[in-house]
Amino acid sequence: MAAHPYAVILGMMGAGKTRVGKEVAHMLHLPFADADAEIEREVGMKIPAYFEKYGEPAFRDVEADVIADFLEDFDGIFSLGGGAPMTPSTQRELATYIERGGKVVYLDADPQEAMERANRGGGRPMLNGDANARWKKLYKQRDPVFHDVSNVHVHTRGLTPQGAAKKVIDMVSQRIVHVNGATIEPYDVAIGEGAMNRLVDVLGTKPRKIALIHTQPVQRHSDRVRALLRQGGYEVSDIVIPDAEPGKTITVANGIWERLGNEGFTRSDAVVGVGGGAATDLAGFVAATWMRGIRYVNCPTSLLAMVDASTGGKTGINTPQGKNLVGSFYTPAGVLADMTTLASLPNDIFIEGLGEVAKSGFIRDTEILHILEEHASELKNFNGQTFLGSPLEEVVAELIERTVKVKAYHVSSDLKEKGLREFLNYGHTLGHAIEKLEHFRWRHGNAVAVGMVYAAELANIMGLIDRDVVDYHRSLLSSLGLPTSWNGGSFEDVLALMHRDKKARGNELRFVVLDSIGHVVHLDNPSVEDVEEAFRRIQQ
Ligand SMILES: NC(=O)c1ccc[n+]([C@@H]2O[C@H](COP(=O)([O-])OP(=O)(O)OC[C@H]3O[C@@H](n4cnc5c(N)ncnc54)[C@H](O)[C@@H]3O)[C@@H](O)[C@H]2O)c1
Ligand SMILES: O=C(O)C(=O)C[C@@H](O)[C@H](O)[C@H](O)COP(=O)(O)O
Repeated sequence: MAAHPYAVILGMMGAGKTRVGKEVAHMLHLPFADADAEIEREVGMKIPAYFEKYGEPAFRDVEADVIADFLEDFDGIFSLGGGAPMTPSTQRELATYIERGGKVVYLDADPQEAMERANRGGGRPMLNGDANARWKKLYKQRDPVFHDVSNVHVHTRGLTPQGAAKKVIDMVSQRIVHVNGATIEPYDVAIGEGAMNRLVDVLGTKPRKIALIHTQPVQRHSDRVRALLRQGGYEVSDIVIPDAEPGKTITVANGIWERLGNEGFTRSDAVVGVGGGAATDLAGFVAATWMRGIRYVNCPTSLLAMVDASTGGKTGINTPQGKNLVGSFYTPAGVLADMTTLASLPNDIFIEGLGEVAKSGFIRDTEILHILEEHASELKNFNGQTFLGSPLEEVVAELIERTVKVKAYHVSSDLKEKGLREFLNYGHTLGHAIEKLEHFRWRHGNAVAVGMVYAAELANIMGLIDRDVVDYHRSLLSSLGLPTSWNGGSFEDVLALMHRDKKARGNELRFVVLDSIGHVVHLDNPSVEDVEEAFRRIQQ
């Protein structure tokens, strides 16, 4: 169940908390409450008069009580007075509300505009005397606290109240998956419309230069990212790489290293990758290797990159010998899965992404499989042009969140793939071989789909799962428009490539197989006869 209130808004005097808060409430058909108005109702007098008569400490006590009551009972948009978050008991109440899933929005307006608005309004006891000097002093004290007590940060510079309200709504409705673990710096994956608006906050103030790495088909999305970066005051180097797998090569990486060197990129600078999984793999690889590692943020624009490639820190390039053979485990500072980018995604590339979504269902979260079954036909007919705002968008957001959680679960305790993380490779042993033998004309997610059917056949041969589970793989994947068979190469070629899989040890093959739906195990060194029999079963 979602936490209530729906959202709490805080910010400086004049930031527009009441104006924007009312607009948000109006757009969402929710009630709006303003803490100051509620206090005036409670004490039966105007705030300046109460201040005058009883002083600030008494006012803060009443304010904290009113806020605590509203955080308990109110189910709408609740805006706080500018100084309210400075009270320790209110800070604790807000922290508890966030723990319950609540959204505390710091409405961060342009200081000059907010100051002028605050002065125009009058009737503000905290601005008595030299109002501008008082406002600036309070800003210095309050801004760091506002950052600490909020979990959604919305810059409103240059926006109308309606524009700011839309931005608040987008950011509050985004889903956040926290990725953490003993060996990684924690980071968040933000999923939803407008997630890219978080970019400047995630990059922080240290970088001066940003290498914006993207492919040509996502130019319109990288244009938006470039605008956000420039507004944030960064110097942007726009780097266009070849599309898809041709971008994941040492030649491309070397070209970027040369540019970073020539353009004076230092350790405190950063990389932003925008595009499908190939672009984010390459961008991460450049970030991991430049000066032995600089900060990077991924902005995935394909379903597959959102659910899998952009998260988890596997970065890399292909070599003539195989897929992802060179790379490193290097975690991003954040992942911004902005669902508005899916509006331009072609149907076949969306469907391919469902391959990795289904994988996460098969290996762990079986609810994913139920959602896929229930919405198979709408998913198969995905159309970017009608997607945003449609009921399917919520379904896809749910699938992305669940799949990212499966990934986060495996990555958190085994970043460097010593064991548990290998389960994310379900379907990949054959899948990567198919991609290579097809000269990367087969899409990754399609190859993984066939690879999962292959792994299911192998598990069936080994007596681990019944035939109906194998059949379920075929029926679910084909209902989504994914391939379930392949006949493009010889067993000898496939076997040679599977021996180069990163899970292989010495001359022994290692597969990931199911022993029931939602539960995976390792299968070490099966006989060549069994491996071949499973291969025969996936050929048409
Ligand atoms: N690092 C990991 O953990 C991991 C996980 C899974 C896959 N991968 C890698 O990811 C790659 C596959 O990713 P992919 O399926 O995104 O393929 P891709 O990167 O090749 O992108 C597919 C195509 O879609 C285009 N595209 C992407 N977003 C678009 C958008 N919003 N609008 C229009 N066109 C868009 C791309 O430019 C490209 O032409 C493979 O290289 C795979 O090995 C990595
Ligand atoms: O994150 C992982 O670990 C995975 O295995 C996820 C896979 O879906 C992904 O395709 C990954 O790129 C495969 O990595 P590789 O190590 O087998 O090249």
